Amino acid sequence: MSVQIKIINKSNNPIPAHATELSAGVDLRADLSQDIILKPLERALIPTGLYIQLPEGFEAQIRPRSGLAFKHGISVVNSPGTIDADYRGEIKVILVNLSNEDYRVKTGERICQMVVAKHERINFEVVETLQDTQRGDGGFGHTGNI
Ligand SMILES: O=c1ccn([C@H]2C[C@H](O)[C@@H](COP(=O)(O)OP(=O)(O)OP(=O)(O)O)O2)c(=O)[nH]1
Repeated sequence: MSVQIKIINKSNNPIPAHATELSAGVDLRADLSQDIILKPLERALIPTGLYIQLPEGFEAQIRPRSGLAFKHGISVVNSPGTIDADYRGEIKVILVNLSNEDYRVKTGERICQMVVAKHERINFEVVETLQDTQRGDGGFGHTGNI
């Protein structure tokens, strides 16, 4: 699908693109005028320089990159962040450092991935009872650990 994108870029980052033929997401890059140091457990709102216009019925999800998470403990606080189809502001990413060492976020670095997904719009219909199921209200581990 085609998505309109506006780029206001301090760092000359390329247009996001799928890395392989079947990648679900596109990596987004930090658009910074100077590097940011994230101390252990510190978080920061990182600009991307990207503005998108999604079609009605679609959202974009901001998710961590597994390599950064595994190697450096860098994650996205509100994962998956939601970009609404009516949002016209800059896409920003709330990164957190979950490691015990400082992490330097460099401009142009790939900090997260963005996946575009369809969603429904809900009208709640208020009822007195819900249909019975085998699970009922069992959850939170009620089927055991194994
Ligand atoms: O990781 C994120 C999450 C959200 N947004 C932008 C796009 C989204 O459409 C808007 C609002 O996001 P959300 O609904 O999560 O924020 P909120 O805290 O509920 O704020 P609001 O009251 O403005 O909706 O902020 C981002 O740029 N990055």
